[in-house]
Amino acid sequence: MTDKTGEVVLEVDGLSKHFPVRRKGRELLTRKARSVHAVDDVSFTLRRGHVTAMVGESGSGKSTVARLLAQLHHPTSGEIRLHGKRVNVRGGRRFREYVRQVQMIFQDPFGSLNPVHTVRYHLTRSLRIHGNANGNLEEALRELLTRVQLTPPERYIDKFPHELSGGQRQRVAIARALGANPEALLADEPVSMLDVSIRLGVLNLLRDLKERLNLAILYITHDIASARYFADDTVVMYAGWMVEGGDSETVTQKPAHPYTQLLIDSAPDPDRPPRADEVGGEPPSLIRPPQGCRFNPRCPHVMARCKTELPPRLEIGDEPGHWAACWLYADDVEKPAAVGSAEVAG
Ligand SMILES: Nc1ncnc2c1ncn2[C@@H]1O[C@H](COP(=O)(O)OP(=O)(O)OP(=O)(O)O)[C@@H](O)[C@H]1O
Repeated sequence: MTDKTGEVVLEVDGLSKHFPVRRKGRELLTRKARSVHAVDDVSFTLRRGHVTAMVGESGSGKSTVARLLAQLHHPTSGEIRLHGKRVNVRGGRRFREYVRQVQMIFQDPFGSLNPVHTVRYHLTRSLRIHGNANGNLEEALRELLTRVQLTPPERYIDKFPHELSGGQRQRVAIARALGANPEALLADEPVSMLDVSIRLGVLNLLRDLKERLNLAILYITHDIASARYFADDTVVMYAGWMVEGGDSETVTQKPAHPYTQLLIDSAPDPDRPPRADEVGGEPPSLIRPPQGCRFNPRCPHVMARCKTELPPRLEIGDEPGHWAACWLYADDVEKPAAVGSAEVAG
């Protein structure tokens, strides 16, 4: 790794995205416009040589964050800075540089590769679009395939997507992203559509690329166990909000926010008995999200304040950088026993 490891590549600051809801029936007669609060006030950083996992259940806003970072959506508010510089003009030089440096890998490698084109076409196009095909093209193509461990390259270069397995297709999608010579990868559930037996291989490849190319990686997943294995830092999303963050070992082994505890408890583990304060219920409507903490209708530790005031990020215990947006960690609150014993076995 170079000495730039740890350098901030992307800063996300107070990012929100609200999608307008189409009015129907009687709503057409009113002026009131409603919207889905998909992402609200999300802030985090991506650093060189680091994987940051964003964990949360379906609908918590993870993909919307990735799409905002990939410039596929325009934010409602907040900003994204690449090396400290904001991108505000679409199509300008700075925007083109941003979309080269920040590459996205989608969940479905079948959908993201064009079935009528070969691996050669996909990779050549990426190299050309991003101005990286100036030297020996054949050599550059071989190098890309070797980087994603599709070797020998000549076995794969002229194949069509349907001639490859799911794992091989995802490796081609990763090679295509690398063709841009990026600094950051946004990996949105990159292994969830792959066979369980090959998931680890693809995650190990991403980790290897992080180390060899000093990439900043955002790893989006609903599987908190994989975050512990694969990511340096983890942030947890609930109903469009970030509720907890810190280094992955701490967040997964000593979860502080009641929602993170729920996520860990609901991951299948036959050896672990159910907790006494097991949480039920469903995520809230994002059109009319609950006041105060969005988790309050499901929280076993809910207090009056949680229903009216939004909790700020509060530091937890001795682990530097570990925080939870939860009133339980305010100085003036006596902690319930279940929160104090949040440490997870294993
Ligand atoms: N283009 C859109 N228009 C309207 N609502 C949207 C749009 N995209 C996402 N949403 C809504 O925003 C919320 C967050 O969706 P998002 O896909 O970001 O969640 P997610 O955590 O990635 O879920 P999943 O894991 O199922 O993809 C959901 O309620 C979703 O229905």
